[in-house]
Amino acid sequence: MSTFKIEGGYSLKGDIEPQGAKNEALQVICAALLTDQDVFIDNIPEIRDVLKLIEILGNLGVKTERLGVGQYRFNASKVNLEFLKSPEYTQQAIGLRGSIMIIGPLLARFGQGFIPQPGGDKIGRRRVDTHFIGLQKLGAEFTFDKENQWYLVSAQKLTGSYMLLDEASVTGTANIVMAAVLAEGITTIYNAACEPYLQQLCKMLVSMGAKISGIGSNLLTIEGVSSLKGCKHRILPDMIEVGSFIGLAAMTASEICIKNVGIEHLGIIPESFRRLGINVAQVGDDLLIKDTDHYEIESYIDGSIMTIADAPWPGLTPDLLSVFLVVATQAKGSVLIHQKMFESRLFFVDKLIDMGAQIILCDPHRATVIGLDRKHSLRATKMVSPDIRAGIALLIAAMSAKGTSLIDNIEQIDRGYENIDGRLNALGAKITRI
Ligand SMILES: CC(=O)N[C@H]1[C@@H](OP(=O)(O)OP(=O)(O)OC[C@H]2O[C@@H](n3ccc(=O)[nH]c3=O)[C@H](O)[C@@H]2O)O[C@H](CO)[C@@H](O)[C@@H]1O
Ligand SMILES: C=C(OP(=O)(O)O)C(=O)O
Repeated sequence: MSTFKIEGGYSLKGDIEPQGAKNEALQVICAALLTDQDVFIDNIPEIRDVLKLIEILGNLGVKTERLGVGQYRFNASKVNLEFLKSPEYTQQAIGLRGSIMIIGPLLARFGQGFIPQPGGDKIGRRRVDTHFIGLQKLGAEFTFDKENQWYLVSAQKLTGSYMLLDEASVTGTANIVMAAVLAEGITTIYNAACEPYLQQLCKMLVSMGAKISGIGSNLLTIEGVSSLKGCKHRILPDMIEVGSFIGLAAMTASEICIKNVGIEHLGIIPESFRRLGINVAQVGDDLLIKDTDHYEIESYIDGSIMTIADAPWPGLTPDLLSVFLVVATQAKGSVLIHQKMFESRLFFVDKLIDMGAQIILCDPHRATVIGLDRKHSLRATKMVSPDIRAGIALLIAAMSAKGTSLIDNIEQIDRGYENIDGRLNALGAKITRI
């Protein structure tokens, strides 16, 4: 277990570029399993979760070649399904959430798929029913091996069908789409998730020869084809990293230019930070965060306290609420942070309270933050990163705090943020990996 030692209280200055999007990378890498031809993917973030997935594909027999920084070639002309039965596979697959998205492609191309209970952040219940109900609608047989916690699907043939998903699951929609592109006939998925991650996956599949309409909406229509060809695909900038950097700039009273953010794919994120009073200026495809000495949270028009809540896209992503929460601690004014999707993602506020932040955890889903308006800094402390996004929020808190803080279990941060210490130190942060 590694630790970050953070000397806080320094403002940062300069330019920073977001990495490629983690959650898109996990989808599009799995899509390489859908063809026996070469798939070239560029702007892959070389972070723990993504590297683990690439390793799983490699062990399945997919030829994976690193052509340059973030550039990979995948060729799944030979896939060794026997690997799925090995203890090594179980060990690797439970290490991350994204591994579940190999199921759809394997089922579509080889008629079977197995996955152990996938891992990922421990941020509440993370059911996978939507995935398997959708695959069953396409004609797959589904078994859950309770004793070993294995999910198994198989099918002689997949047939398109209409389905109304019980929830707009991000990885669930990706899995169903990847199975449906090779099913016979037409599949209609209503209440589909439509995050940029999924839009990108669908665009990539179309470039491979799939027939998908409704991309970007919650109603996808897929006309199955008999095979897919290779393609070249570039991953979008990571919108969660962009949001994390906006929050970091505000909290540390810094002026930062976030370069090449892919503004048209950020949805409501910049505007949500503006509602916290942060000056987020658009300059071409860059975001300039400035005048951060003071920021004041808006109230609703009727004067009542604002709520920042997550919602399926195009609502605000749940993956940024921890950052919104920490940023609010130094704002002027109050805000209710409502994490609707996950019930165990707000417990890290205890640490912020220890550091001097004014927060009331109302229940597992809601926390009220009363901003300090920089009347005093947070106090440095020792903490543990419980999950990837709480981890970055605690890092931001530590960077703004007076004194030296320690964050243990930073592997959680490394799961999603590439060389975060090196990149922030280049802007003037004082973070040491020990
Ligand atoms: C690898 C990956 O891509 N992980 C992301 C993916 O996880 P993942 O695909 O696992 O998350 P899901 O979209 O399936 O669901 C997330 C949570 O929200 C709940 N839910 C979901 C949809 C809905 O309409 N109503 C609802 O309540 C689910 O019950 C679950 O508790 O999407 C999540 C939601 O954006 C993100 O936090 C994760 O970072
Ligand atoms: C929750 C997240 O990741 P995962 O779904 O991989 O656990 C996240 O990226 O914030």
